[in-house]
Amino acid sequence: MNDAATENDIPAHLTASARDYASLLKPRVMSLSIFTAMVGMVVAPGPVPSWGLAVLSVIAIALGAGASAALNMWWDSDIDGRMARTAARPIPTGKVPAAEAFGLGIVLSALSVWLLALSGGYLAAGLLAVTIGFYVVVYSMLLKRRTPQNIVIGGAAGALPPVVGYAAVTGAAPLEAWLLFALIFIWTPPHFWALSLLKKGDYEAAGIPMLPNVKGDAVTREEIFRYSVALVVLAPMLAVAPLAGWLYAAAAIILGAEFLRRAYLLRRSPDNTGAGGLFGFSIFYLFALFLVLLIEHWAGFHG
Ligand code: HEM
Ligand SMILES: CC(C)=CCC/C(C)=C/CC/C(C)=C/COP(=O)(O)OP(=O)(O)O
Repeated sequence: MNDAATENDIPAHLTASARDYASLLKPRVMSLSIFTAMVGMVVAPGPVPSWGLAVLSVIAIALGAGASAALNMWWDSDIDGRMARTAARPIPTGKVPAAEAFGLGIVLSALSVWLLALSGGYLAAGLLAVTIGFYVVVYSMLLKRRTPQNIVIGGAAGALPPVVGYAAVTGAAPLEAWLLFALIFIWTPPHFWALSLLKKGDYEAAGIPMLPNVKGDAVTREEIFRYSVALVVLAPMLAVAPLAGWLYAAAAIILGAEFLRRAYLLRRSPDNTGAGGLFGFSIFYLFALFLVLLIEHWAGFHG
């Protein structure tokens, strides 16, 4: 019996592996969101009330992030099947039935919010529910197929996890938690539009009105540059709040200079050279800034 014959004889949905179900949770993308939520927990003032509860809260947030991804894949399975980048996902390939992804997303969403209510309180649980709802309903269902501002407004979902983390250990969401929100909110357009310049053909094929498809590459490069300027100005300013110190400020200035250099070169590049590099650097940038916040707090620079 050869492998090809086996694959052809068995319906796709019966060959789904644990890996296919796991990929519904978009673990790679969500790992950075979970990390920002953890940092939100650590930078919150005062000692972490209970490490056991903190670990449960991280698990709850990770479950919620995965749940929202499964619901996004359920809703978007038609367009995912038309884009080269996403065509191999488990619903378009028929490995996981859409109804199963929906069920998994709903069950995990409810479980995550319930668990976070127990470990981190009602405010954190409410914010997690809003985050999931924003990504699935506001971004995926209402905005993604309608307006090139989809990721600007919908990006609020990706910016909320540190506020959820902060609320999980303090029971509050004061202004300084929203500074972390603002950082990710302003970071999202350069992060995503850099990639969208390279994936314009995909979005064309799927009929999604991403910025380069609607307004063209030059406008997109200009918008990336503008948001990058706003980002590198805003990022060091977080150091005025008690949650960040001089090490963070130095990192924000150095990393910001490189971010701006890349965005400037891309702006001047008619063939979008440097878009892939800026996309990759955006991920490193956000990870590094949050890592520095973590180090500052663990090294005892803050109370
Ligand atoms: C509306 C907001 C956002 C959009 C539209 C967006 C879109 C994307 C897309 C299309 C990819 C490529 C994924 C793939 O290869 O299949 C990606 C990658 C990634 N995104 Fe975002 N993103 C957003 C916000 C965020 C946020 C808030 C974070 C974390 C804080 C994040 C972290 C990542 C990471 C870590 C990757 C790389 C994943 C990998 O290495 O495979 N993104 N993003
Ligand atoms: C705690 C919690 C609930 C966290 C959620 C964080 C969150 C909403 C991240 C959204 C980022 C993301 C994966 C966008 C992808 O856009 P897309 O869906 O258009 O990308 P695709 O084309 O790859 O599907």
